[in-house]
Amino acid sequence: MKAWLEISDLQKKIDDDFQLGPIDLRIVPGTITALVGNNGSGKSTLLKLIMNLANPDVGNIKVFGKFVYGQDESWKNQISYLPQTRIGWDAYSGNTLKRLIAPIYPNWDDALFIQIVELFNIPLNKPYRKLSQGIQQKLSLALTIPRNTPLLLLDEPTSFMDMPSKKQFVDLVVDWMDQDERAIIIASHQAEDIRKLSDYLCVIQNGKHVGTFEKETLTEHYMRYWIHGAFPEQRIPGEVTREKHQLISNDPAATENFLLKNNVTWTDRSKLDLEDIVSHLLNAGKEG
Ligand SMILES: Nc1ncnc2c1ncn2[C@@H]1O[C@H](COP(=O)(O)OP(=O)(O)OP(=O)(O)O)[C@@H](O)[C@H]1O
Repeated sequence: MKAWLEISDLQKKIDDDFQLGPIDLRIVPGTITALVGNNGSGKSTLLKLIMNLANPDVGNIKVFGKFVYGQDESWKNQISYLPQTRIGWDAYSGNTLKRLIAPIYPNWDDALFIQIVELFNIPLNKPYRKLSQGIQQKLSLALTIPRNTPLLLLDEPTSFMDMPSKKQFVDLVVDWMDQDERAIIIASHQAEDIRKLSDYLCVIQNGKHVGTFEKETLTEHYMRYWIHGAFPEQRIPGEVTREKHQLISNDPAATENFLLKNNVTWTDRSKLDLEDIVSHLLNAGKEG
């Protein structure tokens, strides 16, 4: 399938102590990709590079077939970006911001804007700076999602929201994805966003791209075993970690085959939560 966004060999050094990439990533229609990583791993930097708000040292980014740093900036009509902080919005009310933003986007959906405002009970007459951080995020979403661009980049959109609002956000995004051919990249630390929304996880550890994984494949492949008796001394195929009587494997078929051959039994086994899987991937990224 043709990719809407193609990132190849992307690298960016910041100061002397941070190196992002190399990153290769393809975003195809109909998918949600979660950028997952530790604080300072480079998720926001990657989104800024896609938006041509920072320059890479090496590598290429193409949005709808166009290099983002080229003369032709028409790709910007096809992509909406919700940054972590809004610069220049402080003095303006939601009403004013909407009047400024809506005309720029030919597919602006005013009914959706009103729906989000009512859903989150957002006051539209107060200056942005006077809103709480959670309400600022809600207004920012209300001014971003209705742009109805095919590609949507969200940088930590719900970090300050209360629990019920986070759930409403998930439903909102699911509905929005259902309505047309669209794709989202979302940088998030929220387990719920990642578990419920993502099709793919692009995992970054301190700037290093650990890998991009299909969520379903990850949840199918990680298994925890409670081993009966002693562990064999050698590494078990698929072994990720071992601790007391627990073994975590990312290749259950190979693990079970080995255990059976070596007369090692297990009393129980269970799939891992996505949060635990991400922790293991990030730990592996640290060591690798
Ligand atoms: N404006 C800036 N000036 C200098 N260094 C920066 C700037 N923005 C980011 N960095 C550095 O770039 C690296 C990656 O930061 P980035 O904000 O992309 O990480 P992140 O994964 O989005 O983090 P978080 O999860 O905490 O939001 C960090 O080492 C950070 O210190």
